[in-house]
Amino acid sequence: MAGHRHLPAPRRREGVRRPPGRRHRRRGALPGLLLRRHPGRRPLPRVRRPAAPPHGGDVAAPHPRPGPRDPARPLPLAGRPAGTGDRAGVSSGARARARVTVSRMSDTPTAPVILGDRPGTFPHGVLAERHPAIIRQVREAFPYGPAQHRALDALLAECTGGAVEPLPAGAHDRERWAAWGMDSYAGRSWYDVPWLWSESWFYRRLLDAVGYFGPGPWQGIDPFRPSKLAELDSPATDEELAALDDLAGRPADERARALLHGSLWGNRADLGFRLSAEGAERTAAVPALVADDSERLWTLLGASGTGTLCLVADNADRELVPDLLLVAHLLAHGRIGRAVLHVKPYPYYVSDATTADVVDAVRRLTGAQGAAAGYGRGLWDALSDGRLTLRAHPFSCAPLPYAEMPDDLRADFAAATLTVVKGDLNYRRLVGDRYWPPTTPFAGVTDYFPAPVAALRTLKSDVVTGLTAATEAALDAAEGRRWRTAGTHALIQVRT
Ligand SMILES: O=P(O)(O)OC[C@@]1(O)O[C@H](CO)[C@@H](O)[C@@H]1O
Repeated sequence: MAGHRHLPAPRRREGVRRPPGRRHRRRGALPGLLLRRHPGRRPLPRVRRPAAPPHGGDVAAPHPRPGPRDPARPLPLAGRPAGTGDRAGVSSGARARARVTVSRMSDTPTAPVILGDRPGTFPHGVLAERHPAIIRQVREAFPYGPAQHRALDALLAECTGGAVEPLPAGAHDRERWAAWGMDSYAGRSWYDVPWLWSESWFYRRLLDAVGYFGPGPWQGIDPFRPSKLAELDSPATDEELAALDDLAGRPADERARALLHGSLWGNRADLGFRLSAEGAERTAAVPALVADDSERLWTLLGASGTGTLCLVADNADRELVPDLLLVAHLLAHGRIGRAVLHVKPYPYYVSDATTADVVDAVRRLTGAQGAAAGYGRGLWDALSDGRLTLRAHPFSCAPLPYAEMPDDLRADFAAATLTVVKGDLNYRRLVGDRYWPPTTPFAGVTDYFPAPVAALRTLKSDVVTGLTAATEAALDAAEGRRWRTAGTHALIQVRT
């Protein structure tokens, strides 16, 4: 884990590197997956940007270590039952894990945990506006009965104005959520607990309200499936898949780089994000990479053909499809011997990928015309012969940072040549959901991770690390705080 302290040098002029642009795509050099249907989005209309420094004070000011009242640390650990093991998706050695996290990160000063308690901040807007909008969307997606409507009403009241109510004694995952901090947060306002926690709690409770966990006729019915399918079946997806034909004649390395960027920018296709950004498809902000360690990533994915790639997936559909294309390419061209795709065990953050979404995506590819079908067949074969495996670990939906991952998941990542962590939420969990000064070294905040790790993410929340001072200054000067949350910028960061 040495040698990862280097961060990218300031970019030309304003310090921001631009991704491959339209000129190349018109020549057919890059797939439409990259940018064609992912124009910039304007700021979320109903989520106001913080005019003042967010919760926890000025991120540019000295950032104290969390004290006893830091809401993210003592509470989730306190009350975690001894011996709650990997079965529950929590570490069997919570105390040991905490020790490791603190000692390995001891040279990285910490920063305030993000809460949703300040009106006018992005997290507050998600709790107060995005979650009610999601409830409305889910209500309209299915002809639910009176029981579900009543439960959704109750959830709406609770998540906007009420307190955290613990799961009932009979809930199948009560023990797990207790270990994840539920009992400690019970009775507190949703706005006063870590934002990462209250968001995950929202999706757990939403699924409960629509009967997803059953028993009953709605058991296992994904409330987000209609919007996911619409996205997968959209003409935009057709167009993106057709662009693979243009790529077919290019050298393998060039294709690999194009597919990496397709996977990166595919992260803009986040249905929850779009719920708050209506009309954003029509705007044309210029996307840009704020950090780019891709050369280091390619060094890790050498030509031995024996390595294992763990890919921690984020959204389904127009993000998952390019993720799968990248995996298919790496397997087919001997850059890796195996891939493990981590998906969510249940619907989450509107469009996060589950096993069912992987099946839909692979079938979409095998049923497509041209080069896309070849990728689909390659994936199907890889799933069949075990070169590509799926993992739906409970911790993938945990309201905690990856620093608190359980031992079996840690072992998975430790065995990988490289773990690629996709998307904004996974980034928040990877580095810790805190108001880090953007120049905080990425290597420092990911030092606990048991093997090389890469983040591919468009910026959709306040959390960011690993930027140069010049890049941060250039972005602030050009856009204020907008660049942090608008989804118009992206990063590729690697810690070896
Ligand atoms: O993880 P993803 O799909 O890239 O983004 C998730 C997201 O839309 O949800 C959070 C707010 O609810 C933010 O972190 C981010 O904007």
